[in-house]
Amino acid sequence: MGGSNMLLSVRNLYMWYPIRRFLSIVGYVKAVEDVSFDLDRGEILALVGESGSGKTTVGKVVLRLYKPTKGEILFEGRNIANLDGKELMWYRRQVGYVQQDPYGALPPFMTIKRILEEPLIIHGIKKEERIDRIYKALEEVRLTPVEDFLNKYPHQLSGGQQQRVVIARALILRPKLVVADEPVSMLDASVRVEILTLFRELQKIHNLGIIYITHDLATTKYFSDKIAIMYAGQLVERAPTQDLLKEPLHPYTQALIKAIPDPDPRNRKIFRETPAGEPPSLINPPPGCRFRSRCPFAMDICMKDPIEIEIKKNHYVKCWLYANK
Ligand SMILES: Nc1ncnc2c1ncn2[C@@H]1O[C@H](COP(=O)(O)OP(=O)(O)OP(=O)(O)O)[C@@H](O)[C@H]1O
Repeated sequence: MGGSNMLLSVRNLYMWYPIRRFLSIVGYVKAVEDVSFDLDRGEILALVGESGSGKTTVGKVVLRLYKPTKGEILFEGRNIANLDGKELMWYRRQVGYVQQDPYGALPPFMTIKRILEEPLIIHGIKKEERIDRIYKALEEVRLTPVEDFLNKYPHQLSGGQQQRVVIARALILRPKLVVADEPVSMLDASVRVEILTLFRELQKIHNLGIIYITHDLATTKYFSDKIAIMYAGQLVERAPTQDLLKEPLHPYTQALIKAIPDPDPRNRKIFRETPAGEPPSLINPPPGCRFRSRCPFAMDICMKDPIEIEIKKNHYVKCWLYANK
């Protein structure tokens, strides 16, 4: 077991979505299989992978918007995987969610005041305290003077301002953990850094644990303490950010790092190779390493499921290349 600083420990998590035809289940999308990671208080974990690799599913299961098929989610040492009723309500107060698309995340017919008041009402915060909290939340995300924003509707704000409201709403119940799913990917490049910097500041002030879901490895350097790489529903590598970026071990991670655009014009002619092919279907994923059909180092043994190995302190990889090290 981790020390008292451990906020979240996800262990052997599985999430299968049933495929229904008429009234029967005819199969499953095995979106997440055997995923394990830890997060300390005040720490940011970047969950990185390409579209469809299962990142959002992990986030939604951790938030307990979905009940996992199997596995444990220890929050402050307590397994929340199967909570329901009042206990689930208690847990929902401990966690916040910043969705990908601020336009879709905010109800269009509610004012900003009403949007921020909603979670406070649901969780029984008294009326006198509510307006005070709304003011503080808007000040924190620098939507000031607050009076100018309270009675506006989402469509009257810019994309960046809308995402500030989404962040204010996620933090208004003072959660300990926030899942931020591609929080800046829908915004203009000029606003992205601004929003990530603000988020980082708030994270430090409130000692928040954050799961930062992204397909963009380039931003993790500035916005994460550690990284977990997902491929086709599984984690293939996890390590402190500097270690992973400096010494990527899994061939998939190596390919992702090679694909990061390089701002140095001297390197513009370097060919950025990404492995050909596509991830396997998650309905019937093949046994063994799921990356093997695209891997330049594939061997016969890759037909067997690789085991996660700790290569050096806190640097884990799931790949047969490292099995005897
Ligand atoms: N509600 C659902 N029912 C059935 N299958 C789903 C559901 N939600 C996601 N999936 C499937 O689960 C797999 C993982 O999807 P998920 O959205 O978690 O991936 P992702 O890495 O977050 O991708 P993206 O970056 O595109 O959001 C995909 O094959 C997806 O089609």
